[in-house]
Amino acid sequence: MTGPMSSTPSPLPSDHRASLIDGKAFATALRQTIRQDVQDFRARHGITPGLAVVLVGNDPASEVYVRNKAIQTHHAGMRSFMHMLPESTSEQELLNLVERLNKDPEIHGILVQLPLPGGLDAGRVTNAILPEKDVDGLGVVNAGRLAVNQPGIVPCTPLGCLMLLRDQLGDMTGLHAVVIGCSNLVGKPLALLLLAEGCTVSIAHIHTRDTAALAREADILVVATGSRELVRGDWIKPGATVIDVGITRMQTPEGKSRLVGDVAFDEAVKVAGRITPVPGGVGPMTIACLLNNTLAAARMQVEGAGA
Ligand SMILES: Nc1nc(=O)c2c([nH]1)NC[C@@H]1CN(c3ccc(C(=O)N[C@@H](CCC(=O)O)C(=O)O)cc3)C=[N+]21
Repeated sequence: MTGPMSSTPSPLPSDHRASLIDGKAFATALRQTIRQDVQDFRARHGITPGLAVVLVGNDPASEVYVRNKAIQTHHAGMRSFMHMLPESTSEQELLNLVERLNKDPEIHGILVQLPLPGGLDAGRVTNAILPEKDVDGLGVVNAGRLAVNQPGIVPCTPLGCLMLLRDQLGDMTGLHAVVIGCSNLVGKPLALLLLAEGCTVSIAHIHTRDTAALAREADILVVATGSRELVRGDWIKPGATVIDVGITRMQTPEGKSRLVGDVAFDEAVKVAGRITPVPGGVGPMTIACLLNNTLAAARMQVEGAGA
């Protein structure tokens, strides 16, 4: 074989530009809907949904995210409870806090910001959260429910990606979706969601032999590796829908900071049919879906299963 595109000329005009999937606008609209639903919920039950966010240590990036989550939680009309713990916190202290939050009737959702400092077992802490308050959907109960198509709490980033794809494509039955990256946080749950949509799903990971060739088969290409600009223009089937989950902060030569994704955007935009930008794509959807999950958790706890 010669180069990937040498034998089949692209069917796209030379000045083709993918349309941008505006996650920021979608998230803003979703947060508006949630805000209204929160008001209705309060009117019916006299209860305000509450979200507890736990941050251990002082990673500056995590502090920004956590503060952002608190602000948006307030904007949506929900209560936010922040717990900032020192780096030196022991696993037992953290588990004790989770236990208190589990029992607190004012708190409907609990999120422990990841990654945790060394020495703290993220799995153990995540699984200590009651499944009905696990708004990240990362505990084994919610992960298992997703795997067997039972209703449960779906992790925020995969849910955000799914909402964008449904909005863009509608029925996805029979489409080939390729997910690059297979973390428990994003890749794996998203592959399960796409499977439930009727997609033929391939998952590429660190041991995959020819990820570029697999990617070129994708009608839907989702990239969640944390490896910046991994996916080049010639990895993309012309007209494909590309969802870029990666987000890496970079310094420009001028000393300014810039966010880049896992997809080489300037190349991809010439080939893809639609693509999420970074920033303004999946990131804002993640926080909106956290609010969505918190309201859903409150409904479930107050109104009962199936709410
Ligand atoms: N338990 C847990 N749950 C998480 O959901 C979780 C976590 N831990 N740890 C860290 C990651 C990261 N994350 C992001 C959320 C929003 C944006 C976001 O809004 N990004 C904006 C840009 C923000 C900026 O300018 O820095 C955008 O893409 O447009 C990004 C990343 C959630 N995370």
